[in-house]
Amino acid sequence: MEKAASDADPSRQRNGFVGALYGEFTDTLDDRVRYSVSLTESALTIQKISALPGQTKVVFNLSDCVGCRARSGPDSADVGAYFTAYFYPFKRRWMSAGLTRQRVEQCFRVALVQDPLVNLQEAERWARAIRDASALQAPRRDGVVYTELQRPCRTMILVNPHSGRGQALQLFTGHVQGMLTEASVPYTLVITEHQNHARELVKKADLSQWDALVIMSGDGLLYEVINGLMEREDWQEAIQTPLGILPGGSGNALAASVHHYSQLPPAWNEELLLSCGFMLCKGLVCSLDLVSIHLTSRQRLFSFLSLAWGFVADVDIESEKYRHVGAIRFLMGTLVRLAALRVYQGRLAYLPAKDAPKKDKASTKVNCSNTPQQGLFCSSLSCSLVPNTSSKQSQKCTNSNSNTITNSSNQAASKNKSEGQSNARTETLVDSLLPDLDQPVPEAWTVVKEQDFVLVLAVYQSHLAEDLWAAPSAMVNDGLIHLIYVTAGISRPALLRLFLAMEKGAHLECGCPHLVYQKVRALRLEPISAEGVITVDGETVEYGPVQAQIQPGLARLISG
Ligand SMILES: Nc1ncnc2c1ncn2[C@@H]1O[C@H](COP(=O)(O)OP(=O)(O)OP(=O)(O)O)[C@@H](O)[C@H]1O
Repeated sequence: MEKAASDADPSRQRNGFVGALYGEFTDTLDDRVRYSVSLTESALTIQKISALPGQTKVVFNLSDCVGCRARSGPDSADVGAYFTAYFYPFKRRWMSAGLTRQRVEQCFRVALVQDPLVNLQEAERWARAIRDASALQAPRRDGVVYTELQRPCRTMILVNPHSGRGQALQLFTGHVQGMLTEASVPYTLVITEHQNHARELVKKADLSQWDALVIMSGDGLLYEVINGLMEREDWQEAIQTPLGILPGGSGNALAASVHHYSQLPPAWNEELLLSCGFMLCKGLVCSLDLVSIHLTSRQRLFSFLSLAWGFVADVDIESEKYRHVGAIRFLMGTLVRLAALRVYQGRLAYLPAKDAPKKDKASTKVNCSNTPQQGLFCSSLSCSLVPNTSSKQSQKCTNSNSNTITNSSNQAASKNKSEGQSNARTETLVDSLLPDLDQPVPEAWTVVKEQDFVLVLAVYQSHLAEDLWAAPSAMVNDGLIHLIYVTAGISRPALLRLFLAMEKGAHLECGCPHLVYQKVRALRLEPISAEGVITVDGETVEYGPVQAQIQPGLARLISG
C-alpha cells in the first residue's frame, strides 16, 4: 500500500523533479512477494518486505535509467496494473575483464484496489515520476555544455544495410529497437538504397518534422548527412539538428570517440552499440566541430572526422575488400600496405593553434613578426557569413598540382574583410583562415620543410576506428585539428609499432623521430606525387591540393 506520495507538495520540487515517492508493490509472478519501493531524485531503491536478515536493498541510479512504462494486466481477470523501469547499469563482463552496460528491468504489480483503472493510474504516476527523474539524471561530464533533446524526440534513423559486415539492420533490431521503445523515443527508420540517398534525403527533408537525425552505419553515412544539411539554403538552422551515431560500420570512429569522451571503459562491437543507444535515449546534446575542406576543383566539403593522405588513406580504401571481417580489416590493410611501403611527395603547411608548442623539430616556422595576423589565431568560431553571391564562389579555379606553398601576409587578411556581412536568406559560410587555394599561405603559417611523407593525417575526433585512438587529447568540440604526419625514412617495424601503440593511444609517446604531432586550426596539403588517395571521413575525394580549416561547434551531436 502506498504510504506517502508527495507529488502535490511544491516545497519538494527541485529541477523539475516532483517530490519523492514511496510505495509497496508485489512481484509480477508471485503476489506473496512484496517490495517496498522508494524513488528520490537520483535513485530507485527496492527492498523485499520481510527480507531475511542480511538481504540488502537494491539501489538503481536513475542516471542508468532510460525509461519506465506502465500497462494494465494482460487479461480482464487481473485487476492489477504494472510498471517496468529499464536500467543499463555497469556490470562486470561475463568471462572477461572490465565493466560494460547491461540491461536490467524492474517490474512491479500495482494492486491497491479492485478497480483496474485506479491501479493503472497509479502505475502511470510511478512510471511518469521515474521517467521525469531519470531525464534529469543523465551522466554529464564536467565542463561540457549540454542541451537536452526535445521530448518526445521525433527521430529519423538512417540505416545503411550494407555497412560493416552488412548487418546494420539486424544490429538495430536486435540491440537498439527495444531500448528506444523502453525510452519512449518515437522513430522512423529509413533504409538507404544507394550511395548519396541520405544526402539527398536530408537536403530536401522538412526538418521541422524531426528533433534528431541518427545514423546507424559507419562514418560514411554521417558524412553524407552533414554535407546534405550544409547544402541546404537554410544550412545554418539545418546543421543545428542534433545528430546521433549508432555504430553499424567497420570503423565506427565517431561512435568510438563519443563513447571515449563519456569517460567510460572501452567498448567494442555490440557493447559500443549499446553505449551509443543509451546516449541516444538519455538525449544530451553538445556542439560538434566540423572542418571545412576545399578541393582543387573549388568543391567544398564538411568533415567531422579526418582528412588523410598517404598510408592511412591507402589502408582505409584498400582494406574495403576485407570489410566482411569487421574492424580487423584495418590491421589486415596495414600489414599489406606495410609490405609495399610507399613514400608520398608533397608540401604541407599549417596554422598552429595558439597553445601549440612553439618548437617543432621537423618544421620551419616562417617569420611573421611584422604582419598583423592576430585574426588568424581565432580561439572561437573562426567563420563568417556572407551572401551566396560572394566573389569567392564565382572565382575560377586556376590551381594545379604544381602550386607551391609559400607564405604571404595579405591573403587571409583580405578574406577577413568579408566578415560580418550577412544576408538573412542565403548565407555562405566563409573560411576566414584560408586564402584561396592558388595563393600562398599567410606568413603566420608554418611550412613543413620535409616533402617526403609516409602519411599525413588531420583528425578532429579521438578515434579513427574502434581500436585506433589516433588523437588521445582530442575532444568533440575542442576547436582543433590534430595534425599527425610521419616523414619518410621510418622503418617498417617502427611504423607497425606506431600503429600497434595507437590502439592504446600511446603512439605519440613512442619517441619516433619521424612522427610529428601538431594542434592546428587550418592546413594545406599539396601532393606532388602524381598518384595517390586523399580521404575525407574515410571517403575518397578528388586527388590534388586541398586545404582545411576548423569550424568550431558548427554542428550538434548527441553525446554523453
Ligand atoms: N544502400 C546503400 N547501398 C550502397 N552504398 C550505400 C548505401 N547507403 C549508403 N551507402 C554508402 O556506403 C558507403 C559506406 O558507408 P559507411 O561508411 O556508412 O559504412 P562502412 O564503410 O561500412 O563503415 P566504416 O566507414 O565504419 O567502415 C558510404 O559512402 C555511403 O554513402
